[in-house]
Amino acid sequence: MTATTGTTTARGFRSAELGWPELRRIPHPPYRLPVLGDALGTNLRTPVQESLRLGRRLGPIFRRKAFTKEIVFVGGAGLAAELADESRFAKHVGVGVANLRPVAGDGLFTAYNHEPNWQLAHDVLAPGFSREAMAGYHPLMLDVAERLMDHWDRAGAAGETVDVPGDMTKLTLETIARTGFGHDFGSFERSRPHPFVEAMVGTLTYAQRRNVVPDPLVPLLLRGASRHNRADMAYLNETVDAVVRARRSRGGTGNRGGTGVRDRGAGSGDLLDRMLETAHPRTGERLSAENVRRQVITFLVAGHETTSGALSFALHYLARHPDLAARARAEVDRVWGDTVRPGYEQVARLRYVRRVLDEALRLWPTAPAFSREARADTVLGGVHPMRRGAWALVLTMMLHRDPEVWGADADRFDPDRFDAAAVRARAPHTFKPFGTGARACIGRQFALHEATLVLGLLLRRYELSPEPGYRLRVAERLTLMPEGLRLNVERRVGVAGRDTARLPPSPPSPSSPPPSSPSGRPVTGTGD
Ligand code: HEM
Repeated sequence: MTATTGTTTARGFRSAELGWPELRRIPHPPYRLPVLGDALGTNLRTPVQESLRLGRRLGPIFRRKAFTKEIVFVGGAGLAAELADESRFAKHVGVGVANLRPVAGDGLFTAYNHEPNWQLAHDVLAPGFSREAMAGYHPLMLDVAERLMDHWDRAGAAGETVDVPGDMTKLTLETIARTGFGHDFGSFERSRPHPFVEAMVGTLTYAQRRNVVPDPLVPLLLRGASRHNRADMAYLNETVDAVVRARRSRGGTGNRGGTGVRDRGAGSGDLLDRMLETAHPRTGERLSAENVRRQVITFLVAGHETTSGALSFALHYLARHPDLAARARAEVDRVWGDTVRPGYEQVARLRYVRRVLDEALRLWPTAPAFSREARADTVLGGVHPMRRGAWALVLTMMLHRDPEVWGADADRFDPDRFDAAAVRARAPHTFKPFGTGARACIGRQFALHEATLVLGLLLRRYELSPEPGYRLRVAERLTLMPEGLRLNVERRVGVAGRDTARLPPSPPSPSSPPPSSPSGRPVTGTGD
């Protein structure tokens, strides 16, 4: 089955007046100006948070216009549930996502519904997220988490605070790179983010800015940014090509080119192997070299940025609420006991820790919106006619704070909203951090397993406390990320876990042989 079930969905940005014949019924902010629309006073840096504030005044459906582009936003639970109906609506590759096409092309995340490579890649890669595959990634996830803890142990011992988003990004990048591609970016051996991360953040930020700047104004308003963006994209491509080359060379060793990728042989069933070697089970078709490049970029980016944010928000709330942290920690101690390296099965048993994560993703869904388009002419909410191809942006953050679903205290952090009875009592389609339908997140289980495991390990090992005076600020670059979040981490005494006092004081030198993964696959590369 394809994501479009027979209808051809349209491509590119289409402004709302083309698809919504009764657009005037949908409220917009006051003081709209000719040419500028609602752009005056718009903060380019925090469009999502600004839209949430607006939505609270304007209602469950509203529109905003910047220059020529008008977008319909949906934040009310009733309308969002309708948009989740796959028989009437499909993913729309629109704002934000469409701006990533120059770098991710027809990779899974950015593919249009009608592009054949979506189904091909989905079918080839989905088994890479099966329960069995996840159990295989688990020991690698533990290895990376241990590197993070070595780093935090040293910071804690030196009385230094830790950079939470920075460290979570190192952790999640290393995790997807190792589990998916047998690659080591050496993030924990660096004081600055890996250049891959800087190039990725540059590309995401640029894509967000392009949402509001119309094409003719790009040379004027984004000249320097566009140049920078081209360099960022070239760097992402180079890095990925080196990772792929290393794998293809099967057995070759030594550094190759500027990205310093070392290869010690082919993998054994990770995502890259699937991309390079697995044929579609029915048609026998394989991914082209160009498409593999797109998929590797897609997975390296989609596979770490959002999970890093989710972990960071969860840690922020745990540090803010010592009572909730104590409850979560008690669960970890009870479920894991003295097991130094918890097994795969022991992660899903951390029910309360998982609720903490869900609640963090409710308040700050790190992929904060997704678009849906009509498969055929329809009427949304019985009131708003839509032509086939018309689309709306579901503002997940507003949906997740709809007081009709979450109550008058919807802005309050309360993990018990996710206890089993509360979840059962709620209407469907009210919690959508991973999107919806055929194009929902393929990495959901991967992210949840990784994040629950890491939160469990960190809770067990450290007391977390906030820096005095810190107030949560949230940066936006298509994704959401806490800004400037640093925590004090203090080792708990007498608990299970590796004793890092026995670890070597510094990371292995680049000349030492790359460590082997438990599946026997050597890990390649550490350089830029
Ligand atoms: C907390 C972490 C994550 C969040 C919040 C998240 C969120 C999302 C959302 C909302 C979508 C749908 C976007 C849309 O409809 O336009 C999506 C799609 C996707 N995600 Fe994730 N994601 C996370 C982690 C991951 C991980 C770990 C991977 C890979 C290992 C991944 C890979 C993808 C891919 C490839 C797609 C496109 C799927 C398709 O269209 O077939 N994500 N994600």
